[in-house]
Amino acid sequence: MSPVQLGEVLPEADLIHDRATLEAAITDMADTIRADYDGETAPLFITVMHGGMPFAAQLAFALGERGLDLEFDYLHATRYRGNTSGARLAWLHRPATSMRGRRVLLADDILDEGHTLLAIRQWCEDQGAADIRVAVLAVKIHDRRVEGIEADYVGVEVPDRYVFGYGMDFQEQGRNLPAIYALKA
Ligand SMILES: O=P(O)(O)OC[C@H]1O[C@H](OP(=O)(O)OP(=O)(O)O)[C@H](O)[C@@H]1O
Ligand SMILES: Nc1nc2[nH]cnc2c(=O)[nH]1
Repeated sequence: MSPVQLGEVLPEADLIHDRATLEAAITDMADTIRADYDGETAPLFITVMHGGMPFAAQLAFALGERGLDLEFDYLHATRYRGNTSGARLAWLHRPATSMRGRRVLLADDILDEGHTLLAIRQWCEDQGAADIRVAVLAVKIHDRRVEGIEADYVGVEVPDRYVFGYGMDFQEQGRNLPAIYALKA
């Protein structure tokens, strides 16, 4: 069966946060992070692929602009794999840089039920990271979050619906839309 095309769902979708709102939220977040990391050596900045890429890039520039250097690496752990509901977490890539004794800043697009970031955070702890913080562009508002994970830095809140755009996919489409949309309820 051929996948549903983005062009079929986008006209019916609701715009949740436009580009200007998201850019402003990332700028505000950078101010907070910069203050928290004052005087530190460069934290290890881990982009959670794929969805975290646009947000992480923008946050990294905003932090650079504020004088905070970052060492880059990335990981890819996915449990949605193009679907609209989560399954078992699959690790597709782990960072090559040693985390032992490092301050680690994770950048991801969304904290939803939290399974993904909980497992990632746990793995970073197991690698010996000295401090782990989580920055997400969006947090989904519901009461299904697993225990033991929260974001230290949040850009915006999104409703309890499947969202896409700004890194987040609709069936692997729409990640480069510069706004967040929710599928028609
Ligand atoms: O809080 P959770 O319910 O665990 O969901 C959040 C995760 O889901 C998305 O990743 P996805 O599995 O879609 O991988 P992708 O980034 O490659 O699309 C998103 O990037 C988060 O990492
Ligand atoms: N694209 C997308 N990925 C997710 N991962 C967890 N929740 C979501 C969501 O609402 N949209």
